[in-house]
Amino acid sequence: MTNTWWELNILSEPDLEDTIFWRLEKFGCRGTSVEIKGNVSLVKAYLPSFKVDLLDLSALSLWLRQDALCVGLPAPTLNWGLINEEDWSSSWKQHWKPEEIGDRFLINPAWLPLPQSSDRLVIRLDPGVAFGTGNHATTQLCLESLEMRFAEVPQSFTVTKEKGEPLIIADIGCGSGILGIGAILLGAGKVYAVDNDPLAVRSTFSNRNLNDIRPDSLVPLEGSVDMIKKIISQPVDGIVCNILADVIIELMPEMTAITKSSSWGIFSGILLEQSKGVIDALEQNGWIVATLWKRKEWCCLNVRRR
Ligand SMILES: C[S@@+](CC[C@H](N)C(=O)[O-])C[C@H]1O[C@@H](n2cnc3c(N)ncnc32)[C@H](O)[C@@H]1O
Repeated sequence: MTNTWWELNILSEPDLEDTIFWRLEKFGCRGTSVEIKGNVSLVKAYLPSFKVDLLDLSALSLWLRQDALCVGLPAPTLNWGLINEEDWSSSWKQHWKPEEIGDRFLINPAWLPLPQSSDRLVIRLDPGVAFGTGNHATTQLCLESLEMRFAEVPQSFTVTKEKGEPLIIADIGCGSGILGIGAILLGAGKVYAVDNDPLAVRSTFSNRNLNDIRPDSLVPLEGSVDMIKKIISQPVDGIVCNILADVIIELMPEMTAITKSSSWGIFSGILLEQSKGVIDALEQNGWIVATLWKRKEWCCLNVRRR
């Protein structure tokens, strides 16, 4: 039997895009894309039909209206329809193009040829239904933060620590695996990538293969920080975590517990107005915020242990 999906079409003012993406992510949507049509944005998002019913979609419509009212913008219009899986993958894939991120990365959809020549680190991706195409500001901020983090010390120190051991990173909420793959390409020795969505873990596995990364370098696991805690024999050197603010706050004590006094962290998926709450939680758990980077309505915190 063919799997069916809800296709959601949301027409809104461009200024409302980020709020809509945030709401859709919270609602559990996947494979979001945006097109500008004249002076309106058309946001498309997809959800497996078994996950929500019509009542849930009506509630989503209400939330979208309330979100718009809160920021004084006209309410967006939401329409939905059922499509089958083949239609979903072909319609979504048409919108996704290669994209340069920061100074070092190029994200290349897996079904498109690789560039003839590029001095960038190419991440080949087929996220499937997982989040993490590189389109979203929160992912971009993480990749750029990783780039900066790895540029801070000579390459020989990033690949190997003082004792000649590989640099170990935890990617919490790995989605497509984009950040873990980026970290490996930049020189990390090992990445533990966890996600509580089994489809995201499957996507990280297949993207690891697409990028010819050794299985022992990028280790995808279903679950959350507790899974990493179970598997590691020593604390991690860095954490990258692009999940929503409330989840980051909730996971903070556990994330801190898998680090050591010299570890660093990159926390994204935080709306600007939520940054204070995350910074407070970080400070209470013994972290210092070094920089706060903003893009659109989002921010990313680059932190280190106190
Ligand atoms: C915004 S996506 C980030 C994906 C990718 N890392 C990126 O930067 O594009 C957040 C991911 O976190 C996962 N997630 C949400 N809550 C989680 C939790 N408590 N533990 C682990 N993963 C979680 C979601 O399933 C989703 O794949």
